[in-house]
Amino acid sequence: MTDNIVEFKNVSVDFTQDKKQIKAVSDVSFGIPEGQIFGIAGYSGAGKSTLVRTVNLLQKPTSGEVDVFGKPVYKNTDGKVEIIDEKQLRTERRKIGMIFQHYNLLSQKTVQQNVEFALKHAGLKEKDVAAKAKSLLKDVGLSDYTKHFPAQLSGGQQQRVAIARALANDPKILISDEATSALDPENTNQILDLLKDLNQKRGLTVILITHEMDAIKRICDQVAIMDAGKVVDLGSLIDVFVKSTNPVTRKIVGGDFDAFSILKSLNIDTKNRHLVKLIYFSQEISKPIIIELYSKFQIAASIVYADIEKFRDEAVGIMIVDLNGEETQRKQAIEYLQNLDIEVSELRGEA
Ligand SMILES: Nc1ncnc2c1ncn2[C@@H]1O[C@H](COP(=O)(O)OP(=O)(O)OP(=O)(O)O)[C@@H](O)[C@H]1O
Repeated sequence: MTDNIVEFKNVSVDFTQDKKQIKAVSDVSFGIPEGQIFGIAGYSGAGKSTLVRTVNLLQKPTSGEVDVFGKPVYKNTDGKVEIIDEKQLRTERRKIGMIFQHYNLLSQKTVQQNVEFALKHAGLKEKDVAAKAKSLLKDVGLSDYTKHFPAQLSGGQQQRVAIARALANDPKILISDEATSALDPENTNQILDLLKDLNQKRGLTVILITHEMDAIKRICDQVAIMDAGKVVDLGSLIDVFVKSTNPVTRKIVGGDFDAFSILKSLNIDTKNRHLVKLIYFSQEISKPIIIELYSKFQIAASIVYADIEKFRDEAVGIMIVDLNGEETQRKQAIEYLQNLDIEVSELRGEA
């Protein structure tokens, strides 16, 4: 048994265009745990949408298998990918909601009617349809806008309607494909916070496809980085954004935690110095470590570089310091820092 709500197993998707073969997704295997907000990030054309479209049956893989809700939706039999029990899958598909960059609302219908439209096949009585749409619109903060038409709403509000509509059939998974890409930073953050709220209150698993790293950093539990059809990195935000040394990841996630390139950009050489990189988390941020290194070990630490970033609710600091003092004292200082749960790595070599 697995707790993964989605499992990709050696999934590849090829397209043929102008007689040329495009490997949009290439041998991808990983799982998305139930109840998480899982980010899939990468440049445009990396294969993010194509991969995720296999989850809700919009794209059949060329090879490999995909399990959703613990059951295969595509199965590889004798080298042929088959859709399993199509009728049942239609029902399963309703448990997957989707929002896009373009809200695709019906312009002639009110906000309330747009949501009611998605409840057409839910088997509810008319008055229950109206009540459910109203309650969904309340959940997305649009109680005062039920009678408005889409054109009377801001982009952020229209995306909220799209979210209410996507939730109409009580999905267990919500796929957000670049849903905030057309919004300004304030509306982007509001929509992301709404997704986080829905994730927490409803236990909704959210798959967030985006090229915006700030979106990932704000709400995701885990992130997969895709490049040229492959998953090149996967893990917690700290693993990927802070600790990964994968050159493709570093390029995509930005925010340079790679000490040597920081030093290079600052024209600082590492010869004849005792440089260490410190990575520390919220609980250590207010500790006066530089003063303590001096008072306890007579190590004069000069700060070469310092930065602080926020990942979800966790602040992460990075500092590169030059430890000036006796070798024995330096070793003790490093041990002392490690005991504080600060990650210490000594930097050797030239910048
Ligand atoms: N239906 C299709 N026919 C031919 N090629 C396609 C098709 N859909 C996607 N592709 C190609 O597959 C590759 C991956 O596209 P995909 O849309 O999955 O990338 P993406 O990472 O989601 O980027 P974007 O954010 O730009 O959509 C691209 O080269 C794209 O041109």
